[in-house]
Amino acid sequence: MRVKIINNPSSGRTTIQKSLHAVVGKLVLDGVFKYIDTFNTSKKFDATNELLNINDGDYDLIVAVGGDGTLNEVVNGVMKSGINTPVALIPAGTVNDFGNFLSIPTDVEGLCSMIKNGKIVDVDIGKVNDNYFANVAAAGFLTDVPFKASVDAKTTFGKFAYYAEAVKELQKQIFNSIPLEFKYYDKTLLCDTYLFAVLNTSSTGGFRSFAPHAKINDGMFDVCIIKKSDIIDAASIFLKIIRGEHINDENVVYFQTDKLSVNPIDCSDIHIDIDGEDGGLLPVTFQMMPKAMKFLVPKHCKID
Ligand SMILES: Nc1ncnc2c1ncn2[C@@H]1O[C@H](COP(=O)(O)OP(=O)(O)OP(=O)(O)O)[C@@H](O)[C@H]1O
Repeated sequence: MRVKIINNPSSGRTTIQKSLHAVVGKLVLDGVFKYIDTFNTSKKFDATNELLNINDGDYDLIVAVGGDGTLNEVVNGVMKSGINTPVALIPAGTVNDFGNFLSIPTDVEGLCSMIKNGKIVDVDIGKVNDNYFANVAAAGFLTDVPFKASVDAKTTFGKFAYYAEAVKELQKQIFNSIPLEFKYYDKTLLCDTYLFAVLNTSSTGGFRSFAPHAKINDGMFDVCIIKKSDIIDAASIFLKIIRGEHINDENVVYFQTDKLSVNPIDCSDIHIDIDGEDGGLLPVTFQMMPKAMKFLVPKHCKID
């Protein structure tokens, strides 16, 4: 197997990166990896730019080592270069929503077994304006925490860096809502919005049931809008999110669509978070790209 490894040496607490040589060494000794080309990222967009130079047939597998942000860059590289090469994710990030959703192991044995005996599945990829995402795009209450927490803080404190940033932002954002227009098919919704998320998997920010009906290969986004409500109702919604019960709440709108546009009404400078990174400002247009990429996942992963 000819392999391109894209490694973000700074993602997460850098623990998995330290075992990367063990994974690669074992796969070389087992005769699985015959040719390896490793690229270490040093800044934003490095992973995407590196993949823009490769063609179909250059490699049998792209291995992405990093968190959701690194995966996002790899997804953009693959989609923009138009290649069909499968991607294996080694989840080395702080939260790893996408890796958790695909049941990707984080230990040496599990990763070697996935690469040797795993299966390749076709997964949907979201398009947002001219870029792509694997997992989630979101805006509103605390959705900027992932990209406000510094790389150094995440490396040192892991998930606690996010909690610390969330506590800092909480007081500033607690009563903030954004008037937004959501358009899909022939429907228009006007919502005073605490937050909205457009998901390809069920998981965001470590909440595994944020979009409990999401499937990664159904050609649909799951959209969850949390509307402005009084503080007691809002707190109860956030508690329900932990159990995936928020979608039946009267202040939550939940639907599936393959196209969506989100426009701010009388407000500006609303940033959107895309796979944990700053994705620029609203307005945005979403388009689902059904089964647009191939991923290598463990045999036991419940996706076919
Ligand atoms: N060598 C590097 N040093 C610092 N930042 C880097 C480096 N290489 C890439 N980056 C940037 O790191 C960010 C992505 O980090 P990534 O998402 O992989 O890890 P994380 O933020 O710890 O994990 P998660 O997204 O799961 O919370 C991107 O903005 C990327 O461009």
